[in-house]
Amino acid sequence: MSNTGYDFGMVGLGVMGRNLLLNIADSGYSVIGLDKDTEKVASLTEEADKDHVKATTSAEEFISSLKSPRKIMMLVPAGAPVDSVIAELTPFLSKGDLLMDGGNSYFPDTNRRYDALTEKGIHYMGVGISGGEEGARRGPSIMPGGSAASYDFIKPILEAAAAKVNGEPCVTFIGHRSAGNYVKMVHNGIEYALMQLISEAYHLLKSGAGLSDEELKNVFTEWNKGELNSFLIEITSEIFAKKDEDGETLILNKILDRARSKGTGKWTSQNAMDLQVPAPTIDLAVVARDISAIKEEREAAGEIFPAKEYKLDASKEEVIGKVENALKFAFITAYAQGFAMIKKASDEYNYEVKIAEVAKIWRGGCIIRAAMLEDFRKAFEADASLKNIMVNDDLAKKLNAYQSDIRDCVKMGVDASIPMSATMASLSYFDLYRSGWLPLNLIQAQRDFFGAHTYERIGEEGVFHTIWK
Ligand SMILES: NC(=O)C1=CN([C@@H]2O[C@H](COP(=O)(O)OP(=O)(O)OC[C@H]3O[C@@H](n4cnc5c(N)ncnc54)[C@H](OP(=O)(O)O)[C@@H]3O)[C@@H](O)[C@H]2O)C=CC1
Ligand SMILES: O=C(CO)[C@H](O)[C@H](O)COP(=O)(O)O
Repeated sequence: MSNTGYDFGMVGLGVMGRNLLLNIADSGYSVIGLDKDTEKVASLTEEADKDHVKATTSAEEFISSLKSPRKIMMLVPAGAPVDSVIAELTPFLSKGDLLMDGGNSYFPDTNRRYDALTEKGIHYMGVGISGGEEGARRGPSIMPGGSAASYDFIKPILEAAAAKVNGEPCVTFIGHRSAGNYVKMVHNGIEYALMQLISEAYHLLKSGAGLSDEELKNVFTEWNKGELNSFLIEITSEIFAKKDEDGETLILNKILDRARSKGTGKWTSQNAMDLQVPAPTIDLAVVARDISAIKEEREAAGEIFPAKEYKLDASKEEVIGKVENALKFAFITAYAQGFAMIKKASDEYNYEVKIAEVAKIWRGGCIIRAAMLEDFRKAFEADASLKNIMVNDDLAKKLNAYQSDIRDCVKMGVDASIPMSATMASLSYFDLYRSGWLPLNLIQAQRDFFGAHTYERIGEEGVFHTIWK
């Protein structure tokens, strides 16, 4: 075992890898990066302090330059590139080395890789990282999963690199095997939901209430000073101020309304269905991106079904106040869906996630950081068995206070032909969840009618079947 060499190695020197490596180097660790791209290698070598930051295109040099046991992270695109890096490095790795995947890998892939490498005596971790380029450089939220022993081995480096809230690092051991990638996937599902909710608020304010770009900027800036304080509201206010090179047109108004995605939102929705945990706001956020992609079809349909002219029967100030409360309500429901998924997944997949810790490390560094995460942390801290944050006393008071405004916003959207799909889904989720009685007795009767699927009766033991005709 050698004590000389670099403390930490990064494979993939793109947006995330390069910045996280420099962040780790800032804390005094010696680091080495590996990338196939000679330009990326040259640019890192140029920028960094040569004494303790190095980059190479040679896997052999990379491996032999690291202190043993080695600590390596991959930040390459999810999917085949991760398997390819693992295949390339594994022959050179020794028992006790740690290999981490910091990308947005699909959690079943992480389980497969974890099992294969654990069998070889190599520690493997799926480490969710959020914060984008700036977060990676200055302090992201980090969600490591794998084994507690592996985490202890890398903890000082991850704690040094992570964002800090009240002096506490936004990193914790999330849970076993693929727990880190799972929680990051749900983080992204919530990210999709919040972004879609904000976009719908923008649509209602712009097309319904007629707010100018300047007014939109001011509204979002004000919102960010209150309960909605969050990274996504903050960047939205900045987007409403960013002019193109001509100094006149907002860049936003030049961007095509066709949203792309890399898959984490879809995986969240798919897994929610698998676990039978309702996540309709996330589902509708995915649906909205998918529908946005078929722009030509939308334009053709718009000719057949033109939106009717409609003037909202409320002042701008009134609409702004209602939309703000609708967003607060819908944000809570979006996080509620994500947390409910993590709780169920933790049981189902034996992750042993400490849910209050997840809320805690999402308070800083990540894309979904928001002031209200402290409320969620407190709710789970007070009661780790809490099934849904919506029924926590303090959050229930807020939902009760805002529910008439979200209903009004949905009505305004319906009247003005403005699609408020994720907002509606949030309200429906709430209404379904708070309904002690739902009309699904009728579905049971129909199932039994056409398929003899049987049904249960109120206050009676057993299952029943009726000859309906
Ligand atoms: N960008 C973001 O905001 C965030 C991204 N992520 C996740 O982090 C991961 C990395 O993303 P990001 O940094 O944006 O991606 P980039 O495409 O910017 O960087 C990936 C880098 O990996 C390199 N690479 C690919 N295959 C190999 C290989 N076999 N060996 C060595 N290097 C390789 C690429 O080189 P080359 O270009 O030459 O192929 C590139 O430099 C992804 O899983 C992403 O989803 C997570 C959080 C935020
Ligand atoms: O992980 C992230 C932030 O936390 C990425 O920015 C995310 O990959 C963006 O996803 P998509 O491209 O699907 O919108």
